[in-house]
Amino acid sequence: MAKSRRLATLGTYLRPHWQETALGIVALLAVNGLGVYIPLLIRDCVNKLSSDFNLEDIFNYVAIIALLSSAMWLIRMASRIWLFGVGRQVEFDLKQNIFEHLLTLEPSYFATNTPGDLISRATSDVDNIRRLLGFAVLSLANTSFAYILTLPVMLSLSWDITLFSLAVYPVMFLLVQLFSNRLRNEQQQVQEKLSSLSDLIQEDISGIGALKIYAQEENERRAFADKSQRLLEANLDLARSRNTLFPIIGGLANISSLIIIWLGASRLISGTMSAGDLVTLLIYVQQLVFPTALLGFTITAYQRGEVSVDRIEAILSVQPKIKDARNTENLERSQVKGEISAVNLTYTYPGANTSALDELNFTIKPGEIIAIVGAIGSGKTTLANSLPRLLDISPGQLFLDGVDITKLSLGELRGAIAYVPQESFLFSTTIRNNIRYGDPVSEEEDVETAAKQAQISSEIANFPQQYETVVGERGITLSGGQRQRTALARAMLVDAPVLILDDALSSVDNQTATAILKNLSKGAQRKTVIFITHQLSAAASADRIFVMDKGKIVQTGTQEELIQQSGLYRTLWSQHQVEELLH
Ligand SMILES: Nc1ncnc2c1ncn2[C@@H]1O[C@H](COP(=O)(O)OP(=O)(O)OP(=O)(O)O)[C@@H](O)[C@H]1O
Repeated sequence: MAKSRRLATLGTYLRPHWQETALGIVALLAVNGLGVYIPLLIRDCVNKLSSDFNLEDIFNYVAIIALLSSAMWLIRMASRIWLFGVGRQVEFDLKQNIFEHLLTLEPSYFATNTPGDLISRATSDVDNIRRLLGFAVLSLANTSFAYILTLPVMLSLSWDITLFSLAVYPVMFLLVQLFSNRLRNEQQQVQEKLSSLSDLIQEDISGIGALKIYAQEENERRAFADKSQRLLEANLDLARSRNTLFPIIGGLANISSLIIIWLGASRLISGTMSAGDLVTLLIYVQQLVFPTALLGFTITAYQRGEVSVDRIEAILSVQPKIKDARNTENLERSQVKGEISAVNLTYTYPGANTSALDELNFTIKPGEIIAIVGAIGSGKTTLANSLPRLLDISPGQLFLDGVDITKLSLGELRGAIAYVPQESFLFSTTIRNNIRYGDPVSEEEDVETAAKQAQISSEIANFPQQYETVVGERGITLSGGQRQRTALARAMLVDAPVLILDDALSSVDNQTATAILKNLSKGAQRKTVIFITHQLSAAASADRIFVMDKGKIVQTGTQEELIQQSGLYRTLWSQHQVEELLH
């Protein structure tokens, strides 16, 4: 991104908080104004001391200086609260924007962008921008005001002493910048070593069974000691740099004070400079130490922030490919009958040479149960994903109740379809919350009915806290079949007119799978069901079976019709019967 655009982007981050930013900057102006004025009062006080000493005058000076210093301290505190607060606000806004934006993107985006990378952008990059807009704005404004207001007064007191004494400050600035790069690299090294050590701990704890069985304790202990040693070295390097830099800054500041004393003393003796002027110059020179040093850190914070702006904008500028059409057609969920048809449905994954779906044509009647069978990689999941538009399907190819799915709003389309994917994902919460994920306010009895339909209710009754049992990473571990039926119950609860099961009963025995399918075909409110499966005996109970091969539907018909025909289905069925015999 060009520098000017990057600055404009930073400006857009700040815009909603311009009032606090402005207040913070004005406060810094006031602080620096007082920072120039208070030493002038001290100068008058010192000059008075050496001429006509009057205790009452001195007391007045001390009182005013104490008052102004307290005001300065309070205003500085307010400026920090405002400006650092702006950094925190921007951090909050960015995290929210990134998360909301990610939710609009299609699953294919997440196949190429790993969670680790996205998390690092949403945390450390956002953190860099927080520092840039909080700390960097503060120190840039502070340094500018400090120099703009102090320098003319110092020059008016003595231009040559000022120039000589400040001659070491550019060295201080360059040194801080140099060290700040070094500190940044060392900080990064510490971070890397720490995450490598954490990965080892995490892997060893997750794989504790394998570790014990293969008696690898000694090797793992050595690996841990090695990584721990590297972390220690990185931490020591960082501590060394930190502890070298700050004394050097102090030393340089003292050199400039010495220059003032050395040059000023002779003028004091000759009477060409007052003691007050000398003291004031000494105070000013000390006051400029921090702004100068901070400027060095600011430049590094800016460089780091620049890279982070690019990395964050790279996420925010991705336009969702799958989104609502400009003029969507209405299809009330309660009115959906569940007819699905495809006209020359073709889909090719980006970068693939062959089509995963190759000119499919079919019509599925409302309430029909269709089993889709076929070899591995024949396009079954691709077909399942195309219906709720998890893939970017071209217009005019797929229709729900005769309406082109690309003309429907995504909310209405997906609301009409319940989908149980191959990998059933459970959240780390209670089994009840997992089942009602699609309808979080559903009644208790609806959750239980859905569990019954999915043939999981009797097992839930045996869980330690029944429906309140926490499952997932922080709870009990469910078997593959239990996970699948919990995910099925989740889909049953939303009561959508179309239900897609993508190999969703593979860990469930054939009898239970057939019982679930039979359940689905009962009742007046029959759903249209697309049942993708490798379990041919369960598929046999479907109204019709679609047989897929290399992205095409090569056969359709009932079980009876298909076993009469020569073709792929008969081959698959014979294999299936041999497997059944062998079991
Ligand atoms: N994200 C992707 N990018 C590129 N190619 C893909 C992607 N997903 C699937 N494919 C390819 O598309 C083809 C169809 O895959 P699909 O997952 O639809 O098959 P399937 O019939 O569901 O297989 P299985 O029975 O193993 O689930 C395969 O050749 C697969 O390698």
